[in-house]
This record gives sequence, structure tokens and C-alpha cells, in this order.
Amino acid sequence: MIAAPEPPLRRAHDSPDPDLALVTRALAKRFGDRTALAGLDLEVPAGSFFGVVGPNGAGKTTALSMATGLLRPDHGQAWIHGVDVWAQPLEAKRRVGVLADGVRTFDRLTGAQLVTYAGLLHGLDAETVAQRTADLLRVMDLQDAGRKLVVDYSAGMTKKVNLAAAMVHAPDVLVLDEPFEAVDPVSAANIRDILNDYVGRGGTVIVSSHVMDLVQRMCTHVAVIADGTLRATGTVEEVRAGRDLEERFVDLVGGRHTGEGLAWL
Ligand SMILES: Nc1ncnc2c1ncn2[C@@H]1O[C@H](COP(=O)(O)OP(=O)(O)OP(=O)(O)O)[C@@H](O)[C@H]1O
Repeated sequence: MIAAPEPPLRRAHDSPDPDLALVTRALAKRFGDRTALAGLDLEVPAGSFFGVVGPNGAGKTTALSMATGLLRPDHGQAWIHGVDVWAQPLEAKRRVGVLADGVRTFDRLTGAQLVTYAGLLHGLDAETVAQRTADLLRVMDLQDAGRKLVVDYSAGMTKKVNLAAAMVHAPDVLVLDEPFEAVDPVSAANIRDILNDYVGRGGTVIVSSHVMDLVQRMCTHVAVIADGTLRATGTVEEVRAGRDLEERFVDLVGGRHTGEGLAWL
């Protein structure tokens, strides 16, 4: 009798290389009849400072929310260091810190309480949380504001305290949606230093931003998303191909208008 052939081994291609900080495959989402993301394949190398850029409504927030467990995808998968974000949410969330855009925070807490709460939710002991909260509020220039309610914070201060809350559990990957929006230039420079140090120590930062100049100066890698699809990805040098990133961005996404049509202005 001829033995039945062995069933093919289940290939390891199902789970990606854990050395990659973030991988998404065919990540897709519709809202009603509007396709917000049409099957995104992204690979973010560990230790990179990765910019996600695209016009308004391109799908950046949708992509980052699905990649970090905040929004359930219609299709596709996401992995943080090889951990399936939707199959192993607790393990994935341990490894990632998220600054979401436009999500309400617990603003009836003081800044110090908010960061402390985030640390305790991640299972850190009280002493570690107290030490890290003090360190984070200091580097964010929020020491005095730490005693004020977050609801009374400015937009920039809210951004900074939410960033502190995203970092308190010392994640391997930080995913930051528009981290510099509404933040003053001195605070932005301080945050850039903190993020650069974090990357220097082996962490990975993924930021979405509209500010091409900032992405060109700050990031090692970039992905350009438009109309829910990936238009280009690679190192910043590869994507900008010897030109200004802003020029390349406009080429890739189109949509430049002249001032025609506003003759009355
Ligand atoms: N909760 C929602 N309900 C309905 N439509 C949504 C929702 N969230 C996003 N969309 C739509 O999905 C598309 C992508 O939105 P998304 O917020 O991901 O874009 P973005 O690239 O982050 O934009 P921006 O740069 O303006 O923040 C847009 O057309 C948006 O209107």
C-alpha cells in the first residue's frame, strides 16, 4: 500500500518575523460605503523611527488604530513583534504604547493620577509607577500641572500627559498619532529628544504626521498612504529619491490645485 502523502507543514509565514516591530497584512476597513483602508501591508523594522504620512482622510488613524488593537479590522492582521494584536491582545498591549488621536481621556483625573492609573493598569507596582510618573512629568515639563485636572489642560499639555501615559510601562514600540500637533516648539523639541533617546536604546517609534519637514528630519523610515492604499514605503532616503520629501509626497498623492476659482478673493 502506498502511504498517503504527509499533509504539508503549516508554514511559519502565518506569523511574521518577531524582529519586525509592526507588521500588517491586508488590513482593511470600511465605514458604510466608504473604504477607509483597502488592504494595508506594512513592515516596520525594530529600532526605526517610522513616519506614516498622507493627506487628510487617507486612512492613517484607521490603520494605526487597527494595528494597535483600538479598532477591529474588517480583514487582515497585525502583529507587534510577532504577537498577533487581535488574537493575543494582552501580550500585544504590554509591548506597545499608544497615543491615540481624538480619543477621550480620563480628564477628571489630575495629570499625575492619569499617568499613575495607566501604570497600575499595566500591572506595575506602586513604587515603580510613582518613580516613573515623577520622571515622565518632569521631562514633559508638567511637574506643576501634574496636580491640575486634565480637563483644564491646554491641547498641547493634554497631548504630553497622554504621551507620558503611553510610555509609563516602558513598551518596545510607541505608536503616536500626531504627537506634535498643538505642542509648543520647546516641548516638541524636548519630546523629539525623548523619542530619539528611546530609539537609541532600541525602541521603535511610529508617528503619523502632516509635517513633512519634521518627518524628513526625524524619521529613518516612512510610509505614504493615500485613499486607503500604500503609495510608497522604505527608508526616508529611498522614498524621497533625492528630492524633498514634501515634493515627493505631492507627486505620490496628487491633489495640488492652483488658486484658480477664487477670483473674488
Ligand atoms: N468612525 C468613523 N465613521 C465613519 N467614517 C470614518 C470613521 N473614522 C474614519 N472614517 C473615514 O475613514 C477615512 C479615513 O479616516 P482616517 O481618520 O483614518 O484618516 P487620516 O489619514 O487619519 O486623516 P487626518 O489626517 O485628517 O487625521 C475618512 O474618509 C474618514 O471620514
